[in-house]
Amino acid sequence: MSSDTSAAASSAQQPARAVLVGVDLGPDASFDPTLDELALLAESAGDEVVARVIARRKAPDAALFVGSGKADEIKLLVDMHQAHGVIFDQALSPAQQRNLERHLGVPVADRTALILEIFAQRAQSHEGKLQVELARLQYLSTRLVRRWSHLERQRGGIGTRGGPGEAQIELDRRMIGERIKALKVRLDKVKRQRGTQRRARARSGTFRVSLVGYTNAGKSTLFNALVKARAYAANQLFATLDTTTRSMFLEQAGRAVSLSDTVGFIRDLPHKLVEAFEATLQEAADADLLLHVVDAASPVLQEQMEEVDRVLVEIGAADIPQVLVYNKVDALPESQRPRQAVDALERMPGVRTPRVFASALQGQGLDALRDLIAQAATGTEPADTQMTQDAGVADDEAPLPSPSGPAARDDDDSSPRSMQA
Ligand SMILES: Nc1nc2c(ncn2[C@@H]2O[C@H](COP(=O)(O)OP(=O)(O)OP(=O)(O)O)[C@@H](O)[C@H]2O)c(=O)[nH]1
Ligand SMILES: [Mg+2]
Repeated sequence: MSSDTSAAASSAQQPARAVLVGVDLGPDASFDPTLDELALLAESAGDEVVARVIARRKAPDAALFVGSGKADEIKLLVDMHQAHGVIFDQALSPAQQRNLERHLGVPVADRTALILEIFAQRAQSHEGKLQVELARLQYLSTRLVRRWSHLERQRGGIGTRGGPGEAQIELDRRMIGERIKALKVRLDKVKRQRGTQRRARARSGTFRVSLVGYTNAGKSTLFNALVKARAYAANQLFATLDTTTRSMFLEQAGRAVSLSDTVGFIRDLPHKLVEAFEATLQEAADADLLLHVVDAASPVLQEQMEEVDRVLVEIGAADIPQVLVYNKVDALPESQRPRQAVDALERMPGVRTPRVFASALQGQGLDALRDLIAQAATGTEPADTQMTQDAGVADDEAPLPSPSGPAARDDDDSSPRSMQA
């Protein structure tokens, strides 16, 4: 970070130059060798990625996370690009972060800090802001209190006193502890209010549908297409933070259902963040039907789906019926595009999950999706004829998605064709 913090702070629009670091800790650890997701996170936070560094180790170094040779290499890149900071793809201990900052001479953030920063930038509603503040304070309370912004670009708040003394840190810690308590009380109240609203909706018999999925899968785009609304959709991670609910009339069912757009999930989502966002996530947990939106064109589709499933378990939503929406089929190479709109997967023994191939952007598969929602809302079973709808996305000769292809899962129990039998 340049020593001229006032200049950096006064031009909040100007991106901070960041060096990204990922450490490959062997086959068991979840590791993204491209660092693409971290780069997208950094860009979503307003940073400019100037270099990416990959290190390989059996275990993280206790002091620096990377070896000292690698740390020197990172320092060289920081100097060369005049970077403002370094962002690690993995969680750093407070001590590692401190040591690295001393070694590199610039602020060092980890993935969690980066995600928290994005959430802080995005929070719009009162509730969203409370949730973000709670998550940040919980993260900060375990570290030396030194900054708010992940790359120290903001001024004010607790963060920017240069090198606080131990007494100051103690004071900050105590204040933070009290603030956390106060926030939890206020969020509890929000939670109770939401609970009351939900019970009222449940009494009114409204069938509740919730969009869930990995961040950037296209939930908001699909939400907009389905309810003809204009929720904020963008090629950013965590574009949506607040839950939006709209009523959607289904001709097929002759009734309206409520549809909610929710915050996206991400790999290694800090547990504390999930906890802080409980009130928002509860909306998904109380739904009658989940539309699990996946980016069918993502090379890491499988991992993303598993991550979403993990969070659903964590918030107690694992047993809610799901429809898988394989979105962005328009972005698949011609040869991998599915030929029909709907099939079903046996994701758990004995449970067939309907799957819709869709393009929220181009409006494909939406009718099939509405049909499935209507069936769920009226408690009717999908008829075989409805399972063979033409997706209109590929000609008859196009091959079906292969189990190894991006639009299929390994546990795909049947080829989509068998549904037509
Ligand atoms: N090619 C293609 N792009 C899509 C489609 N649906 C959404 N996108 C793009 O994917 C990006 C993310 O879309 P969003 O709707 O914001 O995704 P989201 O899941 O709401 O993301 P978060 O709110 O950030 O979690 C945007 O750039 C969309 O234009 C689709 O069907 N095809
Ligand atoms: Mg969104």
